[in-house]
Amino acid sequence: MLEQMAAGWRHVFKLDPNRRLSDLSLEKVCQSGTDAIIVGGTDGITFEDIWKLQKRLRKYLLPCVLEVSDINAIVPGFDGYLIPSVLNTDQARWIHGAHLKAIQRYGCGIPWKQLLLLGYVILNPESKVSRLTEANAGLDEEAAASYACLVEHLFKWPVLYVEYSGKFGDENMVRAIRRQLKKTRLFYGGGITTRRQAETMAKWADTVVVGNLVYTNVEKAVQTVSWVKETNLQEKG
Ligand SMILES: CC(C)=CCC/C(C)=C/CC/C(C)=C/CC/C(C)=C/CC/C(C)=C/CC/C(C)=C/CC/C(C)=C/COP(=O)(O)OP(=O)(O)O
Ligand SMILES: O=P(O)(O)OC[C@@H](O)CO
Ligand SMILES: [Mg+2]
Repeated sequence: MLEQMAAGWRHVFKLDPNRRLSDLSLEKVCQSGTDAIIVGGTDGITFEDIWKLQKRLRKYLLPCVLEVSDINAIVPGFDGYLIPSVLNTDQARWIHGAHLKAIQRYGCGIPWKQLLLLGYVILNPESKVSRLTEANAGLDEEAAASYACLVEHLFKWPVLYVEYSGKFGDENMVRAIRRQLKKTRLFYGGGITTRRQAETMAKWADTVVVGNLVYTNVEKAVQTVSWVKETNLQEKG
């Protein structure tokens, strides 16, 4: 089951099929000691690009999952599929609408045990994902904590993903969210480029996601693995 697999992830890299990465950089990323590779992005995502990246990733033993952002770009053969649902938007399409369409299209062909639902709280209003989903990204700590409470106690979803895509986040916000969570796993992603940033978010997030740094400075990206893994996670609840 993907949920059990993800329970062991402390650090993951998110690779964007719409961006170029040399074979050498890919090798460094896959041999870095990270726990898994997420393939995903928001724009220019095509079936063909995902398929090509999947083929290149196959020679490594690392778990590889696809984060689905487009119904026309779901490539078979991944170890699992992450299904985002954006909580802080009023657009039903990004909460459950696209999901219903996918269910209508794939029906009983969906390998349910290989799916993991991610409840997204998007907090960088400048990010592409925020613009795409028309997220209400200007939350204060109290509002952010309410989303966490909703996910933990009412929805009982497996994962809450705090998404600052492209920008390093506010530690106080992440801590406020974390305080509400006991069973729900917390993913943090956004703007990690330094040791201090990696350690800060690794204190509060069960899983730390590193994306852009792979493309701007792969040597540093590889270092984030030990920066995260050597940091003690604060107790939950
Ligand atoms: C045979 C076979 C494999 C069958 C398929 C079975 C299967 C896996 C079915 C899926 C069923 C299902 C329920 C699918 C959901 C479909 C769907 C399109 C849902 C909508 C998802 C969603 C809310 C998308 C909005 C955007 C979003 C939140 C994307 C997540 C990734 C993200 C935040 C990327 C940001 O990346 P970043 O790199 O920072 O940004 P840029 O790319 O812009 O730089
Ligand atoms: O690309 P960065 O800013 O590292 O963010 C990682 C991930 O949360 C993007 O979905
Ligand atoms: Mg990207």
